[in-house]
Amino acid sequence: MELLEVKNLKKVYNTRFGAQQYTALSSVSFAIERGEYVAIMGASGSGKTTLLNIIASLDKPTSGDVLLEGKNLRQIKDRELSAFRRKNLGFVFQDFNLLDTFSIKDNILLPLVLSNVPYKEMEKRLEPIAKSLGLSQLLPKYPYEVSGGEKQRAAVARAVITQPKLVLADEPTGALDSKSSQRLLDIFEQLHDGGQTILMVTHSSMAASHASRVLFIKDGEVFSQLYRGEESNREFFDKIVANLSVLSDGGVDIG
Ligand SMILES: Nc1ncnc2c1ncn2[C@@H]1O[C@H](COP(=O)(O)OP(=O)(O)OP(=O)(O)O)[C@@H](O)[C@H]1O
Repeated sequence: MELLEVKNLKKVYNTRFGAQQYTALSSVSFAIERGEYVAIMGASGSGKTTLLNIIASLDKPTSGDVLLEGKNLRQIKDRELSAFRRKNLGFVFQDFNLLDTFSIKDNILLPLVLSNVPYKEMEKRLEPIAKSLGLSQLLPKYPYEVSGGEKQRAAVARAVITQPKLVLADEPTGALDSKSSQRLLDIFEQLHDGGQTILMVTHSSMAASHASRVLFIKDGEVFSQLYRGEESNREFFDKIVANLSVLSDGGVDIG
């Protein structure tokens, strides 16, 4: 069974006062296997964040279904949704979403605190994660005392400390300089090598070239997809760039 199945997702937004409707997703279908690292690309406004929010159960589709390990998100009661998210999903956002009044350590531990995990177990999980993400020395600091790259690494630690089935990342390198972006992508690759399933929305061909598959969204649908196969990051990057130019040419391959 696939880890994630997205079936005929449609999302129509009603603008204020319901005067107009806007179809952000018309019919999106795809599946993700356990252990895959998938990037989603598409022009600004093509519905990538809408899609991620629905998969994250932060928003509801107009029609269509999302299944995680065969469980349809529609079956989950509203009051159980946040516990479901905490148990199954890890989130990494462009703007880090750390709490300013919490230390880096407390930010990372927060999802475990909310799930009533015993303190000893929290400490046990924190140590190897902090070490592998280069955060050990930064744990007592506060978000305003660390760099953007360090904040994002803390956000990754917070996302994976619950051992989620799926990590969802929305433009995780969007606010980072090139060196910090590279380090973050290396970390995602390490997580992927360790078996973590990752779904990442990105505008960056460089970021997408680290994934094992790239889905291209256009006009509210999956327009095409590329598998890495045996290609190097560089070869895959060139293919992604070529595919993006086909996408922006209106889908007509004139080559
Ligand atoms: N709450 C909303 N109400 C009405 N329209 C919305 C709402 N949220 C998003 N949209 C519209 O839906 C479309 C898709 O938005 P979405 O944020 O999913 O795109 P995106 O591909 O993530 O864009 P970007 O790459 O710029 O972040 C856009 O045209 C946007 O204006």
